[in-house]
Amino acid sequence: MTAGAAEPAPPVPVGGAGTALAARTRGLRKVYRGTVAVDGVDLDVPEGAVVGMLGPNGSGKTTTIRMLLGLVQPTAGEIELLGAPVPGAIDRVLPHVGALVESPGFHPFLSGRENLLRFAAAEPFLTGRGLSGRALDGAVTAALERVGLAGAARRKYRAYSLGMKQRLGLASALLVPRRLVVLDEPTNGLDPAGTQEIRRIIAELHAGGVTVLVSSHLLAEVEATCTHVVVLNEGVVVAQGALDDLLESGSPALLVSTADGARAVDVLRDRRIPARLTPDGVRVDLATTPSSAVIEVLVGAGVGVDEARRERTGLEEVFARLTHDATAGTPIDARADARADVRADTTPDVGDGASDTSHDQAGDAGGSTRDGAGDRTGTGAGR
Ligand SMILES: Nc1ncnc2c1ncn2[C@@H]1O[C@H](COP(=O)(O)OP(=O)(O)OP(=O)(O)O)[C@@H](O)[C@H]1O
Repeated sequence: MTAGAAEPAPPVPVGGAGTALAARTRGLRKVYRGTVAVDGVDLDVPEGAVVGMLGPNGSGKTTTIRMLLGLVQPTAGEIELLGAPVPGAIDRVLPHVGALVESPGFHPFLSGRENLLRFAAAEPFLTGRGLSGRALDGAVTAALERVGLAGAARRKYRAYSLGMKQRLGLASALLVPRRLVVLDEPTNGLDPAGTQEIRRIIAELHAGGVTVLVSSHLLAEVEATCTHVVVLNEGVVVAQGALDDLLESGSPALLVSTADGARAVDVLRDRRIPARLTPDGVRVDLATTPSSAVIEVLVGAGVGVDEARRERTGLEEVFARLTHDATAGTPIDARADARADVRADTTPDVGDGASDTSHDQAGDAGGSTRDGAGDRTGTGAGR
């Protein structure tokens, strides 16, 4: 597999220099005939970040992603992609956005290569430069190699496994250089090697300055690949921000390295600060005392402190806390007010459902195949 196209990134289409967010939503809401799928989502996807979108089944990840891409019409709210309003400027923005989403797009009786050639022929980045058929073929070959599908390129799409379909969708998303790549559960149907490849491709995109928004159920993958996370629960953002901040916010404990651990514990306990000796150092409970006060107490008592750092919690634990009890803890970018209102509004919005575009309805049909054929495709001008 190759490292991918070495083409320069396309020019900034919209929004101009200094746009700090590759995607931004405010008050984004979607109601499907009485079901509140997404409720007041304020999403910030920083440029150049790899943002993992997490949430239990039915928490609104796919609906949010589909609204970002202009595939589902929001009931309310604002969306900006690459600094431009969506859906208003969607035609200008989409060529710079690669996406892997559920949507029927590939022809079952054409091969993977032929399908990709159809997509390539509709990419303004390729056709706008007057590239020859041979050059289009080269772009397709590179994309197929990049996702590990070169060996099966001439097989009919209908004979592809779910994982191969997934790879072809990814190839179409990466046919040309993108500024933003949106991947909805890209490891769905992939074996462990395929999952590793997705990890590598995301790392490559990140190294190239591309912003990536990826939804996933695989917390270990998100922890390994993402710089930022957004956690959805019942259609509401319950945490959003840098991954490191989220992991540190998950545990109200300080780990203190000191040569005199036993004495440190005694000093802290004398001050009614819960502390215990562990193999990693002295673990101090910060539930009632800020870390600065802990250090002050220790230093004041003459205990030498070599290092003090917030204990990190695994993403799995943080995720469970945020999504099982959405009112517990203090998530970064806390939205306790919004969480309290989750599902409070069960009244369908005026025009709900009926206001959806035909594209939306097509997407809904695609959604029903989630566990079936798994037809997915990349976006770009080829849609
Ligand atoms: N086309 C639709 N018509 C009616 N309800 C829908 C439609 N699409 C999604 N929903 C509902 O909206 C809610 C959010 O669904 P969504 O698919 O966005 O969640 P998700 O977080 O992507 O779930 P999963 O992890 O299972 O993929 C769910 O209650 C779902 O049943």
